[in-house]
Amino acid sequence: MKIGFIGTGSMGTVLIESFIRSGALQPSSVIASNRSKHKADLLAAKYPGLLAVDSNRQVAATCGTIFICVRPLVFKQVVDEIKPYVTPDTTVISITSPVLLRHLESSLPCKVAKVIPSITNGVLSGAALCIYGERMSEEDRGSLEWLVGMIGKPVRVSEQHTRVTSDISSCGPAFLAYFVQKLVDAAVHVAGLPQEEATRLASEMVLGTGKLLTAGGYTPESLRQRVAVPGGIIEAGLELMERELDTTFIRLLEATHAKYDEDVEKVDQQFGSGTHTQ
Ligand SMILES: NC(=O)C1=CN([C@@H]2O[C@H](COP(=O)(O)OP(=O)(O)OC[C@H]3O[C@@H](n4cnc5c(N)ncnc54)[C@H](OP(=O)(O)O)[C@@H]3O)[C@@H](O)[C@H]2O)C=CC1
Ligand SMILES: O=C(O)[C@@H]1CCC=N1
Repeated sequence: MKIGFIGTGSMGTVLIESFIRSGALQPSSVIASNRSKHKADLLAAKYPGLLAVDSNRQVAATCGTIFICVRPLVFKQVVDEIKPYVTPDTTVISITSPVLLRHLESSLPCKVAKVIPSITNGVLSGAALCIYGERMSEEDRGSLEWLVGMIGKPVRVSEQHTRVTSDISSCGPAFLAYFVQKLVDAAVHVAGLPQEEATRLASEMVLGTGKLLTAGGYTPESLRQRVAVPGGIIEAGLELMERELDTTFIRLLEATHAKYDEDVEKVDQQFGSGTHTQ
């Protein structure tokens, strides 16, 4: 069965390349379209057998499973384009959270799901959030999770929790990278450590900490307690973070939720669905 990708920007490309690199898909199973076709052509040149086509309609007419990898406000246009070409057996997958299942189910006569990937899937790691529409049978869900499981950990979430789970798994890499960048800048500023050395150390630290929190049997709290000796240096640093950052993360998630609400409202208007309820 052919798998289609509409939109080969940053995430569409990560998905295609990861599926191919992991062995989940042969290039000859992949058909891709992109508004500026040269991006899809680049993938076709890099992966002989992969077919770059001129229109989204061609993807829809040929593929049983279609990942739509465009920005939220472009979905309506893409959905209208592909609608005449999908059948009840087709599965259409959105990779963006503000396009709700009900937008897709009310507009397309096929199975729909959302898979919210993460840049970490580019190194076959991290979670991929799976949210299913009612037309997806348990078998359909299992097949999709097999595919997604080749590039990350499929995690089923309710649509109601899509935003907050995506804040952690998809936005989290950017937030953590910001923390690393600030730590590196401080090391350069306070002690004159070469930036490259500080970056290498900080990156190894993040990798090791991730392992401790997954395979290493630690929770964030137990890890913190394990390394922060009472009255010691780490505790002095943690006390400052507690004072300075206490409400920062709540405000961070409030900011992402506010932007999400704005996007859902715009998508609602495009799909003519009235006020959103998620
Ligand atoms: N960035 C991330 O880490 C994550 C992103 N997402 C979601 O992925 C989606 C895409 O994000 P991202 O890849 O970063 O964005 P990009 O802007 O990099 O990619 C979007 C792509 O869609 C193409 N496009 C636009 N309109 C159409 C159209 N009508 N038909 C076909 N292709 C079209 C664009 O083409 P053109 O080259 O002409 O601009 C572009 O290549 C977003 O909805 C985002 O929410 C989900 C999880 C993580
Ligand atoms: O749609 C989403 O939730 C993702 C997370 C980061 C950007 N878009």
